Amino acid sequence: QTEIQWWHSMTAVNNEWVNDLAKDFNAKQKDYKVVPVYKGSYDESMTAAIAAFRAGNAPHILQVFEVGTATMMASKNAIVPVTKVMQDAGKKFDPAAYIPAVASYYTAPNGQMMSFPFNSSTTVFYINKDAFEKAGLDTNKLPSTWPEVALAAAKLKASGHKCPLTLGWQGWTQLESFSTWHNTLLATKRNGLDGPDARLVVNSPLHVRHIENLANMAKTGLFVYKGRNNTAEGTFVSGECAMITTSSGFYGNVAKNAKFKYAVAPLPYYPDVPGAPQNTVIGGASLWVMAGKKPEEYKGIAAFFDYLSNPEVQSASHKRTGYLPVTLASFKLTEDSGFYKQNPGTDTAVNQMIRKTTDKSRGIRLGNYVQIRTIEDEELEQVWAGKKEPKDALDAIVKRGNELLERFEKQVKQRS
Ligand SMILES: O=P(O)(O)OC[C@H](O)CO
Repeated sequence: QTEIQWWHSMTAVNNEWVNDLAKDFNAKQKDYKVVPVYKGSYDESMTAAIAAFRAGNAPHILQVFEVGTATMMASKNAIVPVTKVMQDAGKKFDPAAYIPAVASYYTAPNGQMMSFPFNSSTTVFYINKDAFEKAGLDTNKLPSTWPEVALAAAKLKASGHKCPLTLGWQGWTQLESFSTWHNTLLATKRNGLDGPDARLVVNSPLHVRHIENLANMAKTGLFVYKGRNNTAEGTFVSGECAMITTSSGFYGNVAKNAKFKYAVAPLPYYPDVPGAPQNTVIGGASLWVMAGKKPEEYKGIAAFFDYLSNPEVQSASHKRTGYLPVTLASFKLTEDSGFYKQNPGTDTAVNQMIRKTTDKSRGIRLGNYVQIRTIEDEELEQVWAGKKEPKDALDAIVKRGNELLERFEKQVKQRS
């Protein structure tokens, strides 16, 4: 039996899901054994895999968050494009089967799909309806704009709620998805899709206005910062924070563990911004195949991806986790099953993603973005702590981030 090592970053209910997928695949055939290994958070597992690759013991499959896409695409020697893996094994793989926003995100400029779309997500807004009722808020008319969110937060606070609003993945939800949702560029060159010479423009008047708004909410206790990445999610499930913007992939955790009525709603927006709301941006992760493995192992990887491509498997995953139904067939299957009708709000992520995109909203692909995310975290934390003005923090993100983008551009040029 050939073993396939699969490094991932899924915790809690999503960890159980990943283990179940491997178990099911392993039970269905005898030639290959997929071994899922939790390797820490998304940035930790990526760093670990790069180090392991250099030492000659990389895993076969690596789950990489969307932030690492440009870096992985540029690491040509370390990876094998998924289209090649499937073709070599004689397995059917049709990029056109995928939701266009998903396929285009993981497709290189030469048209080749580089990684296998797995747990694609997008940014949504979770609301604790019990807390809303307690505060005298109408749960049939949930806040859809940022001014409405601030008003609801004030009522929640007045009702004694200590954390009306918090944020998950602040760089992703409040800068990246915020930008595409408002049809506003985060970076030049169509947010980097046109090449590695893109530069950040995330200090526009709209971005400044939004971070100022959140800074004021932090000052008045309407927004409470709860940490980087998805740390804040636990404070929603426990009931401590009443509203959170975070990944659609948080749904499984909420559905299983929240002891209150909740809603999954679209990301808030500013209604006076022309073109808003547009579409949100992809998050979550895809599966990258590492280079330097044996032919039999690549066959096993292809067999596993073939199993994961089954619309039934994809639809079940989508229903269980809140990650997107990555193919059109699995979306249709989920719709036909009546799931969206039975679970209102679960179609929010899909609806935000399947809209026609624009040159400003199609996607984001920036090199060294893992490090840039850390810069975003550092600068925004200064704002929430009242130590830096929003405009200064956004200017600093642009300046420090662009230094990393320049370095990435040079590396790409040197390699080609
Ligand atoms: O929580 P996930 O897996 O949807 O990931 C969230 C973001 O994509 C991180 O960049």
